[in-house]
Amino acid sequence: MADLRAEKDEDKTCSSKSNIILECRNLWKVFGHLPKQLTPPTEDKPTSETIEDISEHDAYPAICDVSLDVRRGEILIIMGLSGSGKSTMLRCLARLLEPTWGEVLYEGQNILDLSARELTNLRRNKFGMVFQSFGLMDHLNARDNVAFPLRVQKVPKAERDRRANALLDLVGLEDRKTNFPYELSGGQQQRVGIARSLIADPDLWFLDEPFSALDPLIRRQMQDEFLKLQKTLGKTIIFVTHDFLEAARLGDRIAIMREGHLIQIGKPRDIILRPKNDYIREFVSEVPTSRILHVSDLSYAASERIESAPDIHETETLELAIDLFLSGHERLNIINDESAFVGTICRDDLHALTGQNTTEAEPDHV
Ligand SMILES: Nc1ncnc2c1ncn2[C@@H]1O[C@H](COP(=O)(O)OP(=O)(O)OP(=O)(O)O)[C@@H](O)[C@H]1O
Repeated sequence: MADLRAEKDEDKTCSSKSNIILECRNLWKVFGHLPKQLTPPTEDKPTSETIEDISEHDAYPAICDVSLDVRRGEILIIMGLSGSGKSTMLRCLARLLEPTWGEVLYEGQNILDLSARELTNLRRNKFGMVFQSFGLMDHLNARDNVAFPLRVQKVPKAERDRRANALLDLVGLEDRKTNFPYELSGGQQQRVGIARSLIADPDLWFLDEPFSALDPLIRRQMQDEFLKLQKTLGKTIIFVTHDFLEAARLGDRIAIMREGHLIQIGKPRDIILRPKNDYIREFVSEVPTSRILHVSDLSYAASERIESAPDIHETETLELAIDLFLSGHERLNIINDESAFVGTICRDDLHALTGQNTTEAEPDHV
């Protein structure tokens, strides 16, 4: 009988020092009035005590002692419920907000030590940012909006137009280059914002709920395009969302926050298979696991290949396996990258795991 692989799928992504582009250590952001005598936790004073001390004053700890690293080339998702501290975290990592305590290291250097000028240079040359509100300039057309960061850098017009045109092509706005923001749909405006954030060829791309203002269909299209774009450009991305399905579709790893604390960080499937506590279990309980888990997430007894059964690749989602069962197959042969047979699954196995009915055909639409 198939079962979820308990110990499988340990995070194999290399997390050696050289592979880390950004890291934060013991990061805090306290809003409000924080008396000077209040200090960060020490060995003698735990985090919980510090939070109690802060709460006694007219102050609010939005980020509490968070440490994490971001690996070169990955999409790291920060998620959590409304008010959990996602945007504050992202802004502290880009130093758009000044953290209260802790360190933020970009390529090993603490960016909290940088002067205003050094910080501006870093943001201009290494960081790209996209926020929920598109933030376009109404009096500039799409091309000039995209080219604007280069204008600030005094790049000659021909060069900046060439680069803006190329990016507008990349985000699928080749025929909208001279349109003004009010002539563009929400999705198109967001693409202009995305193109603009890429014009300086950033190393690190910060995105705060970039698709949340879009309706579900456009949002899905934008996610697909975003993944294609990421494949082409290979950027390191920190992406905020409160939608787990979006996080699981886009993210290599997900960091889940609650009330300013980082509760769990890991691959989407790890979080579903091994939630760290009841909060995370509850958090992912509504997630359609069959769309996220793969056939390889099942452990199956080695058995004989069944000639009459169809093959399914181990990297396919369980959703496809369910479709095959719904179309009448009793068993499926699992194959690997070399097309070698590795085991079989039957419909009862999946039913037990996902709770989805795999025996009845779906009713026809009327
Ligand atoms: N400038 C501020 N002053 C005081 N409190 C703030 C400030 N900005 C944010 N907060 C508080 O910090 C907490 C975290 O806010 P944040 O915007 O980071 O949450 P979020 O997870 O991004 O929420 P959402 O999904 O609703 O955007 C919230 O309780 C918020 O009220």
